[in-house]
Amino acid sequence: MTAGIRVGVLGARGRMGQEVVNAVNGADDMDLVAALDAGDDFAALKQAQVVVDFTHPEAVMGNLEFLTGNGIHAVVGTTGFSEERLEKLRSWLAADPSLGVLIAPNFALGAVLAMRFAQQAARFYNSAEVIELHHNRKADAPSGTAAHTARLIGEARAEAGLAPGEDATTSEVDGARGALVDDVRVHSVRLPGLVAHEEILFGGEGETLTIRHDSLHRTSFMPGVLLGVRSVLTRPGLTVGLENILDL
Ligand SMILES: NC(=O)c1ccc[n+]([C@@H]2O[C@H](COP(=O)([O-])OP(=O)(O)OC[C@H]3O[C@@H](n4cnc5c(N)ncnc54)[C@H](O)[C@@H]3O)[C@@H](O)[C@H]2O)c1
Ligand SMILES: O=C(O)C1=N[C@H](C(=O)O)CCC1
Repeated sequence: MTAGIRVGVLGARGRMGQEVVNAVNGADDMDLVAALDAGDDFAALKQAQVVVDFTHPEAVMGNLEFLTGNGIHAVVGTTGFSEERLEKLRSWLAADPSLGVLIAPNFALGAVLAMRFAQQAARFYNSAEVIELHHNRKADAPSGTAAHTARLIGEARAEAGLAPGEDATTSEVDGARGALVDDVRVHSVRLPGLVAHEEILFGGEGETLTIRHDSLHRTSFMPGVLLGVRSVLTRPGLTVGLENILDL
C-alpha cells in the first residue's frame, strides 16, 4: 500500500478546521498526522508534508513563518492577506525554492467561477458593486472573497481603460455606500443562518447583470481544499487563488 500525503490541520477545532479533518480522514490518498488548534504544541506539525490553515487573520502569519521555516508546504484558507503580507511570505519562501504555499480566499468551485465571470464581465461595464453576505461569527469585513473580486474587477477595468461609473451621491450616512476596494463598492452583511454568499452586480445602459454564488454548507469548500493539498506539493513558490490550479 502506498503511503498517503501526510497532512496537518491548524484551526482543527474551528468551523472549517473540523470539516477539513473529516475531509482528510475521508481521502484515500491522505493521512492526517496532526490536528491542532490555538495553544497546542506545534511540534507534531513537523511530521506533515502539507498543513492546511483555517485559523484567524491575526494568527496566520505566525503560523506561516513556522511552516515555511520548517520546510512544510501550506494550503491557506484564512483570510486577511494584504500585498505587504504576501511580500513577507514570498521572502520566507525564497529561502527554500522547493516549498509551495497556496492561499485561496475561497475554495468553493462556484465562488471561483463567479469571480472569473465577474472579471470577464468587468470590461463591459463601468459600474459594478459587490455584496457579500456571511454568518455573524465572521471576524473580517469585507470578506476575502469580496476583496479579491473587487481587485479582479479593478484590474480588468484598468486593462480595458474604463473609469469607474458615475455616482451622484453627495450626501451619505457613513458606510451607506459600502467600502471602496480598488474603486469598487463592497457591502458586507452579517446574519446568523448564513454561511457564505456573494453577489456581483453590473449596471449598464438599460440593463443589469447579477452573478451570485451561495455556499450553503462548509462541505462546499472541501473538494477545493483537497485539490490544493494534492497540488501544492508540485507547485513551488506562492500561488494566490484556486483559479490558477483549476486552470481557468
Ligand atoms: N478560503 C475559504 O474558502 C474559506 C472558507 C471559510 C472560511 N474561511 C476563513 O477561514 C478562517 C477561519 O474560519 P472559521 O469559520 O473556521 O473560524 P473559526 O473561528 O470557527 O475557527 C478558527 C479556529 O482557529 C483557531 N486558532 C486561532 N488561532 C490559532 C493558531 N495560532 N493556531 C491554531 N489554531 C488557531 C481558533 O481557536 C478556532 O478554533 C477565517 O479567516 C475565514 O474567513 C475561508
Ligand atoms: O466563513 C467565512 O469566514 C468565509 N470566509 C471566506 C472569505 O472571507 O471570503 C470565504 C467564505 C467563508
